[in-house]
Amino acid sequence: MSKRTCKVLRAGPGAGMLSYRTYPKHPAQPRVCQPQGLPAAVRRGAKRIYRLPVLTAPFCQALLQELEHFEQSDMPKGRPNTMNNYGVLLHELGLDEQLVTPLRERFLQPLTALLYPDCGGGWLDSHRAFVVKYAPGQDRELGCHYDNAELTLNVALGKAFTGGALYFGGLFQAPSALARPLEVEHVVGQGILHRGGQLHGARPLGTGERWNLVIWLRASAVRNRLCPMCCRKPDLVDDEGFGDGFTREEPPVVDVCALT
Ligand SMILES: O=C(O)CCC(=O)C(=O)O
Ligand SMILES: [Fe+2]
Repeated sequence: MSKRTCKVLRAGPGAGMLSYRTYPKHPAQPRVCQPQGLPAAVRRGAKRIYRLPVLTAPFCQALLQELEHFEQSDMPKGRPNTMNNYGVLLHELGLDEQLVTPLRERFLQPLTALLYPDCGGGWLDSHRAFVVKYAPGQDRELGCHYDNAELTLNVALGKAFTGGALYFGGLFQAPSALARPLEVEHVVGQGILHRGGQLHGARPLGTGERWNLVIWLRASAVRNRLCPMCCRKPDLVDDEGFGDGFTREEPPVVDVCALT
């Protein structure tokens, strides 16, 4: 099964680049999310945003060094997404298969299967992973948006900075989705897990530099039915790598016994 991109998201060069939609864009489409199999206290968190330890501080430092080497090199570089101008795509560093896939399969999926069974948490089969960078004279904040992902993990890597907190509203389809947003501070090595359809953004950076690893987690079983960005049945075109995480079942090849 090869990976595919929904045609409506491919309006420009660079497949997978049009992965953001800013709010508001789509008709209301309320959905009820009721995860089962977890203690009631965990289920009650209305916004269903979780903080979890992901990377050690020394690993974050080593990764930052590697990212800076890459940034300073003259290797060809793509933009992490259509809203962030600065950062690195992890597959360009060769870290997708070595780092992100095992992280998704072994560490995240057992958790997301319990926390978000209604959002494909048990069926993650691809991702788009990148690091976003905020610094004086570069990007400083990120507008409110939702992700081209069923679920998103956002891990703070450092460095030293002030400001830049994340804020979260409700699902983008909800009428009052941005009422009373929840502010979440960054802690190096810790990840924030949230639903991709949840409105969020980043407050302006005060001082210093902020680098965060963002993994858009995708479940083809969910998005093949309904594209999370255009909210329609996806109209697919072939793409490279994971594409935008859609798949198309190839018609089965049936062996027949030729008797004639
Ligand atoms: O600035 C951040 O850490 C948030 C990034 C984000 O929301 C995204 O890339 O989808
Ligand atoms: Fe995002």
